[in-house]
Amino acid sequence: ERPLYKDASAPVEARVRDLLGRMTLREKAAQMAQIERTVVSPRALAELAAGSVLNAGGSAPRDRASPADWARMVDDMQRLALSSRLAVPILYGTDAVHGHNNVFGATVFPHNVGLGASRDAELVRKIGEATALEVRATGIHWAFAPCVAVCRDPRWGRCYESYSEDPEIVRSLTTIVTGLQGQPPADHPHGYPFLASVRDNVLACAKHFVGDGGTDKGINEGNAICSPEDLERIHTKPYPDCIAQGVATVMASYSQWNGEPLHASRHLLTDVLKGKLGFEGFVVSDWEGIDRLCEPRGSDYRYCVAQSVNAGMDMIMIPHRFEKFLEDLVFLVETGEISMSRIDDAVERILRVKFISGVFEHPFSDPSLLDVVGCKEHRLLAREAVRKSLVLLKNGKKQSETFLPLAKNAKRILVAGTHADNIGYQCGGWTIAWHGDSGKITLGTSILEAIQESVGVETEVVYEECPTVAIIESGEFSYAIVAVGEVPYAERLGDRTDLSIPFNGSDLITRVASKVPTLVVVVSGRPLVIEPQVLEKIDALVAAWLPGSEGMGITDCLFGDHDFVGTLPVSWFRSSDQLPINVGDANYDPLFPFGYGLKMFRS
Ligand SMILES: OC[C@@H]1[C@@H](O)[C@H](O)[C@@H](O)c2nc(-c3ccccc3)cn21
Repeated sequence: ERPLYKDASAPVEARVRDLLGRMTLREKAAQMAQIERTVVSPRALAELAAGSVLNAGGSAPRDRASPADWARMVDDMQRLALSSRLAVPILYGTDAVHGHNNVFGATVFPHNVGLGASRDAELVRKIGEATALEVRATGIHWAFAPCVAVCRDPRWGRCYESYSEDPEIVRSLTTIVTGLQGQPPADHPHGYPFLASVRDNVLACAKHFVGDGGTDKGINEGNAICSPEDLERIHTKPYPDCIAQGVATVMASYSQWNGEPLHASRHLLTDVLKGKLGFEGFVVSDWEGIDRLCEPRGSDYRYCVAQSVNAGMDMIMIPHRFEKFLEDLVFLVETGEISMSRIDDAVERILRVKFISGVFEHPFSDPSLLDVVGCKEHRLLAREAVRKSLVLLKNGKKQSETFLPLAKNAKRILVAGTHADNIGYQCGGWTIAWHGDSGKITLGTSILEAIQESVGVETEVVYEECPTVAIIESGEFSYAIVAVGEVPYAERLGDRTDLSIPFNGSDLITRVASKVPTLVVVVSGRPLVIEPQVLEKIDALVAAWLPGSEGMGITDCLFGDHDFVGTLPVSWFRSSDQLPINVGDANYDPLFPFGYGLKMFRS
């Protein structure tokens, strides 16, 4: 008769125990494996029954794949998984970290640093809701979000993935977990994974546990050197809130704490996260995160598997050497280096999440959701988020005078700069490609397009990415808007010690501003150096962070339809020599302090 684990009316823990009791050691080991989509095969999913699949940043069914292409790909994988001996469905995971950013045409929301400037927990929850729908529309069950890093040094290439240098702001914006997964009932057991609706919600992943944003000099995958009190006060702080919201998964950090790799830290993964904080979901490694436990990387894989699994790692984002992983893990259990009870704990956690996720009852995508990807409603939400993320840092050269809002009916305006007409630049990393890219990489509205859409018909908009002095002098411009900033980056490629404005942005600003009244918009994942002699020349300065696809959110404020509300979530340093500099430091002397932000209108 029908096995208990397939009975949807049975209690989850009973289904877990029943299924676990039917599994061979090899099948248990396979559930702990997460493989990349390019490694998927009938052998991997139907024969060996791997537990999970992911796509790397930028790995898609094809160029500009449609939501239907994505859903078909995931459903085909699921069909293979369901043909395995015990028919345990896979969980498919993806980095939807500012919208469903791998998918062409998806709504691209501001990156976390901009949401930190908004300080709007309800807005962030709604972004989670919208993102969950767009991820579900593509048949995907699990988003590797939110990143709850507390970035303490903006030289880190992932600073923009952190809401703030202030752990309290990061903690307050973990509401995205409820947006992604749905709201748990008041009597929901503490620490237990939760998913409200298999149709509208996706599993979340709080990352990267713990101290990813606290590494020395902001070096990516580096070493966080701090006391246990500071680790808890700053970096662990957002996790209890994620766990209280029923976050289903936690991803381990590549970084070390006082020299101990997180991927091998039994104290932090087991005693703290699962013990003290009571986390009942599962811990997933980062990409080849366990390989980094030995030198050369992955050379002694058995050692890497033993160290991480014994530390409390439940699922390994391998993601390519699946059969090597299986072989090593089975060997380690058979020789007693890893106990069967540790394996059972890991697999119980994985199965628990699968049962609460509804994927046993609803293994396939819901085609009725396809049109939700990039829909008007989500783009309006993203536009609102852009508005609320902007920080007005200067408005007028003299105390009395204000420069913004800009006139919509000016005769002639100059729009200049590398970031004025570049969707790729305004989206930043983790967009279509892993590191992001330049140009029209997805659907959206550039700053230039937003300006053209906002001004009156009699206003002439002149666009010059890099105008000559002659053009600037002869143009008779009412005012200029200069958009400059950083090119997209991700992870190590974003680690920078020189945080001046790229492409000689300061020279361009000076060239324009010395002739024409000028607003500067900085599009970046972090503050950039603005020298005093440059700052004094410009009439207004706006930090736009990495706003994403909806450029209209910027002009909504520039032209006065909405006032600025954003305030700095990070300290705006004067020079890189000051770094690290965080609110609360002794001798705190930034150019613009944490929490700073002007308004245009008297409130
Ligand atoms: O995309 C999956 C995960 C993502 O969720 C993590 O936040 C991030 O640290 C990460 N880095 C890589 C990655 C790193 C180096 C080479 C190839 C891939 C993969 N991933």
